Amino acid sequence: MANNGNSKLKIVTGDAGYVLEDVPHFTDYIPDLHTYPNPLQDNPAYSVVKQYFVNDDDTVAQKIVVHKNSPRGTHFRRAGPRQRVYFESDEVHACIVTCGGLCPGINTVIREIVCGLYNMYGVKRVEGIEGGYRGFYARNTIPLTPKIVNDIHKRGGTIIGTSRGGHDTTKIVDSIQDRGINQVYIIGGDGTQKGAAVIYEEIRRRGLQVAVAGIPKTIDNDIPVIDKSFGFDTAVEEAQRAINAAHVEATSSENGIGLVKLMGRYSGFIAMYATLASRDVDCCLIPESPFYLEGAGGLFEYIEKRLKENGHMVIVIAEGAGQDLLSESLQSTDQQDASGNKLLQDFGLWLSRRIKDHFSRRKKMTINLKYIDPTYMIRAIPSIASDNVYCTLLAQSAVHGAMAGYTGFTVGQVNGRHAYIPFNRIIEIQNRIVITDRMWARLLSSTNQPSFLSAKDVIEANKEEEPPTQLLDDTCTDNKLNHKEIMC
Ligand SMILES: Nc1ncnc2c1ncn2[C@@H]1O[C@H](COP(=O)(O)OP(=O)(O)OP(=O)(O)O)[C@@H](O)[C@H]1O
Ligand SMILES: O=P(O)(O)OC[C@H]1O[C@](O)(CO)[C@@H](O)[C@@H]1O
Ligand SMILES: [Mg+2]
Repeated sequence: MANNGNSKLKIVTGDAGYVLEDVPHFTDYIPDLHTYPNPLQDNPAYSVVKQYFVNDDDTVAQKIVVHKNSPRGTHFRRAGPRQRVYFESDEVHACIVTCGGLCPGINTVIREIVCGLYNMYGVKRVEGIEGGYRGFYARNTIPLTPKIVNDIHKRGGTIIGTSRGGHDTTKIVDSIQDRGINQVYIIGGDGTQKGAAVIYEEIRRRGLQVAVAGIPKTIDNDIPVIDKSFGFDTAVEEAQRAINAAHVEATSSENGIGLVKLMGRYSGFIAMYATLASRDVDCCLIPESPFYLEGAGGLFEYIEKRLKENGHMVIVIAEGAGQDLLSESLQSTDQQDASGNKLLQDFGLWLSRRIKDHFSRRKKMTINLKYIDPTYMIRAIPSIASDNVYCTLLAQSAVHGAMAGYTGFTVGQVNGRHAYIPFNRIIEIQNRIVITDRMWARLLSSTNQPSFLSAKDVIEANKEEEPPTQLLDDTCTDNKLNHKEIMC
């Protein structure tokens, strides 16, 4: 096997087209480090079965649908406990920071990092950085113990606070160095993981034995490579309540239309899955699939048809849908949040007005439209049971990785197995729905909505897209498509 020696990309190649996109390790830049037996070897829960420890050569395949002659393809290092670790328990000083928007399950991840460090590795010094990245240099830290975090998984939000903006790499790494912190757990979305990547680079430049581990958090499910993000199932579940309400309202009045806006800035996964789960939805609009309102094959024509057939309809939109239509008719504001993310205009409100205007004023048709915007309600709640288990595994994987000397990685589930993924793979693109994937076809056939696109448009719309990760089980797109950088 050959290592390409690049400090940013650690690519190892093997037989039959095997590629390991590896993560950095302390030994890449610090010579002669001591190692210690993993304390789990003396832990009754782990010590009896040797296989609980991950073999150093274990890797996880990114692509599992293969043909007889397919190359073995890209792999990631398998997550889990190693026989030897690079820290003595009493010398570990860990910190946890949460950045970006809320997501169900953040508190569970915090809890399980703290409990994992204490219970599996005997680590006693864990601190929370208050209020996101800027907390490293502008706020006090919060001591975290198993007792303090015991019940936090039952609450939404993050007990240590979060924020956007305020990423000052030098100040953050100075603070890490000054406080003697040697394990940094960073929970956040694509922006946060970009921030984590530069923190890792600076730590490495200074030659510090400080592990930087990212835990991907994104309600929008817009992080690539991983199967899905924690909290996603919870959000989809909660979205059902809004869709149900919209359906009840719509069916209870003449030509009732229930319009529900769900989160999803650039990726419409929540809207798509909530629609598929509900079966009461007649139309789902997402940022990835362009549509138009007027004329043959447009949304208004479809609404009219549906109202004539059923007397009511439910429309679900992702917040990032239709922004092109909005900017054609409203002045573009170009406002950004503190992290530089474009602030979107309220397409739901705009569409409600346009539908009312079209049917009431122009078509002289009675309609009763109710606009439901449960935006923050789907992300400010505690995670459901399955997400809690997922959060636990992510947190424990991060702890095992840091203790084993890995750094500069994000943990994630890839095809059902937990893996360490290099930051560059996580931050280079956003995960988006590919409308040539069979899952979008399932949605179209479940709602019966028009695709709003010709076959040629579909090919155009997707020719630069990365196939979505395994949330969509059987992608039929070509894995060699170009990556597309989507700027926030
Ligand atoms: N390119 C970048 N380099 C360094 N730091 C960044 C970068 N992009 C974003 N950050 C920092 O990461 C933090 C979170 O970013 P952001 O607000 O975009 O949320 P996010 O992590 O993408 O989560 P969400 O899923 O809510 O969008 C902020 O403190 C921001 O300053
Ligand atoms: O209002 P905030 O907290 O900036 O968050 C809103 C954004 O956060 C997200 O939920 C991503 O975390 C987007 O879907 C949404 O646009
Ligand atoms: Mg983001």
